[in-house]
Amino acid sequence: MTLEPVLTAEEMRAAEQRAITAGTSEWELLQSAGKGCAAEITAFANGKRVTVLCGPGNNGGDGYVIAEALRKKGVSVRVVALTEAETPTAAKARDCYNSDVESAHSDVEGDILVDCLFGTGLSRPLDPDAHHLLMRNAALHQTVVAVDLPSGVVSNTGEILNGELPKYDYTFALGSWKNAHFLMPSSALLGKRIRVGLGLEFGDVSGHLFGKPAPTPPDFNAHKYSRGMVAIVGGEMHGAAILASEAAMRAGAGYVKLAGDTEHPAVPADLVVDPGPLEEVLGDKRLDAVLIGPGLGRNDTAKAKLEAVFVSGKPAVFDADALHLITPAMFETSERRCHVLTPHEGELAVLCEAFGIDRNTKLEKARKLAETTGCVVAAKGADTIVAAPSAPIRFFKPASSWLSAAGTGDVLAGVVVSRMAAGEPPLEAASQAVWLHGEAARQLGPAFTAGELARQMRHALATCL
Ligand SMILES: NC(=O)C1=CN([C@@H]2O[C@H](COP(=O)(O)OP(=O)(O)OC[C@H]3O[C@@H](n4cnc5c(N)ncnc54)[C@H](OP(=O)(O)O)[C@@H]3O)[C@@H](O)[C@H]2O)[C@@H](O)CC1
Ligand SMILES: [K+]
Repeated sequence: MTLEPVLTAEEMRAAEQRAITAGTSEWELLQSAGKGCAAEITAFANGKRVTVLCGPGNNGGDGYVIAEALRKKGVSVRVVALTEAETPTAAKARDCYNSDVESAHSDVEGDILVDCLFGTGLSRPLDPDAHHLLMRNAALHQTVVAVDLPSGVVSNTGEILNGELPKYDYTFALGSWKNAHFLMPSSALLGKRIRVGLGLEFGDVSGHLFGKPAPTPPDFNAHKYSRGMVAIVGGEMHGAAILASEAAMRAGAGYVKLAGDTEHPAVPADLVVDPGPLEEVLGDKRLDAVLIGPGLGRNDTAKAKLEAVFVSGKPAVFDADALHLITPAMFETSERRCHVLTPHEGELAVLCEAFGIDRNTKLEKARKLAETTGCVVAAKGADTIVAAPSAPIRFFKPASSWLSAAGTGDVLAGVVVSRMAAGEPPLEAASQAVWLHGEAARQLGPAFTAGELARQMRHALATCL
């Protein structure tokens, strides 16, 4: 499993400061950043005309270094400056650019636009002149590149301050990934994400990009119980729990049991259905983890089943309807365990309301909910994140937009509980499940069903073994 740092703007500045204290100058960092970007641009700039838009800070400074490096390689470059360079390092880079700098009044036609107006130092929306400059010139170029971040995006939250921004073809993250590289709405703008390393040390950070997991295959002498036993609690609507079971059977657990009295024709022969009392199913000492929520319903029977899961003390995944029924009191009366909650945006809002959490962003809501409940929170969406108490937030590369289909959430919940039963701690189980879900979707291509996604899970798992 690989974890790459994902930083806030403050953490990035602190890392830069540590490097400066240790003897690397800001000028050297700017040179590495600019030359690193220029090397990436050179790969697709052959014979093309490049326009670099430079702002007043060090993001603009990167722009002058990029322009000079490209110019030296014989690439046709024009530089348009929004204003004078205002930091000493940007001003030095401006002085080292051995060609003309045009004023922001000129529209420039070209092939590749490099946006170096603002990066992590953006402190307010672009003023109308800067915004028009960016939008107009983006429309006049075929390829648009963001250096560090699209200008107008808030580094820590992914918020877009100006409503409309161009769609970028490439974004070069300088030194490290920032939150906005993986959070919506900015994540949808970025095009291909490329990290340009600057040799910085990061230490403890507030976020990680979760890469391909490395789950272990079953032991040589494994049996169905040692591989992990799952119970999936059925409810009013059978399809959702069956889908979750189909996914759980293909994500590592050795034994998946559907607890309920379903005789649905879609129940496969290899899924065990146990119509007995739920307390008995949950009381089985061999049972490793429980999923409740998909198709559960929200009536009194559903509430009683949810209470039974809490009372059982088994590690659990709470999804869908269960997230509407959970109350703080359930956590207080049951054994304190690290469970997993898998809310989408609406369910996250319901949980925050139930637990008295007042936060503005998805990231802060998920983090606070994890702290308050002691649970791992997989906050689903186009920018799924996983939060756990006292742990860095886990970010993920964006998954296929074809995942926006009914039932895919049930599949994810099934994979989480399967990974938990297979022995993964809740944070790892949730992170692996998000990754596997994205990989299965990638393999399937367009317009798959949730059932196909569930059945693809073993192929996604195979890529990690
Ligand atoms: N950290 C690192 O390790 C490295 C960082 N590097 C690069 O430096 C970038 C960060 O540089 P930075 O801090 O100078 O900020 P940047 O984004 O250029 O802008 C700040 C300036 O813009 C101004 N300003 C802000 N918003 C505005 C607005 N809407 N409209 C108008 N003005 C506005 C703001 O003024 P103020 O808010 O103070 O009024 C200030 O003058 C980073 O993204 C990366 O590209 C690499 O080169 C090397 C390694
Ligand atoms: K930029």
